[in-house]
Amino acid sequence: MDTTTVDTVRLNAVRKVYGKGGTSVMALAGVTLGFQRGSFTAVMGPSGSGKSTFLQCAAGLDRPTSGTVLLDGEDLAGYDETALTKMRRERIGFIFQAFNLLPALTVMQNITLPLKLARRRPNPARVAEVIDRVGLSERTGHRPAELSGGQQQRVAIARALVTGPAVVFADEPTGALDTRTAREVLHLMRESVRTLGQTIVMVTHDPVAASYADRAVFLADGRFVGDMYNPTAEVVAERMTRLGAWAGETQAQPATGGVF
Ligand SMILES: Nc1ncnc2c1ncn2[C@@H]1O[C@H](COP(=O)(O)OP(=O)(O)OP(=O)(O)O)[C@@H](O)[C@H]1O
Repeated sequence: MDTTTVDTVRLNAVRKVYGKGGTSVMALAGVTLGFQRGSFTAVMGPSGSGKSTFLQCAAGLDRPTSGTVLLDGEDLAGYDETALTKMRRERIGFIFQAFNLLPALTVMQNITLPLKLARRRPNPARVAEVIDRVGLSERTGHRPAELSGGQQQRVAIARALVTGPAVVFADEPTGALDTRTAREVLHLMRESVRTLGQTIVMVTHDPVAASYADRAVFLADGRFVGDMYNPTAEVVAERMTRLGAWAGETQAQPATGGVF
């Protein structure tokens, strides 16, 4: 298949209903969205709009109630659980808010773990390049507890990139970091898109984080309600405000005046 013309990730009319009967919740109400190779997309929306559910379905961690999810043009519905696990290990990278590193393993062992799980022999040059790219060459023997939060997230980024995945899904990757460290992490993600052609889909609440992406897509009540290219923090914040994202919140208002 000619993958240059196919979205790396595509959702067609994806619905996800949790539960049954009167207590059921429609978390996604028919989302159709595509993500091109080498693009960096921020997925945004108010709390409860379906962002996490979207990510779970797009990454093959959960199955839609109806609709299709395609990775490089291949329908994930055709995969059984074993094939899905294999697909995630080999073709998807994950970055989480809480880093999710294994505390007993060194930086090097954490970074190369996905290769081990996929039974792939690490390519030393590729591993060294990824470690160098995230600025951790001096720290490969350390354990996560000996690193700062920003350094731990950089380990997680290297771990996500090391297999050369089709797509990296990031879930609030800067949620646990201070402003300056968050900026460094976002810059690193941006660079991996620019220099490696990595495709990244990032769920975030933060308009400043979204401003590092090429495109912001907005969800509300489980629906795709619009997108914007080359988003700025101000315009994203305004859009989020119109979607009612910060209604009732006292401290989560983004400080868009202090854009990095
Ligand atoms: N496992 C589940 N069982 C039942 N309902 C669920 C489940 N997971 C999510 N939901 C519901 O689905 C809707 C969408 O939730 P989701 O977590 O995807 O939203 P979100 O945009 O990621 O929210 P937040 O920004 O607060 O993390 C919400 O109404 C939520 O309560």
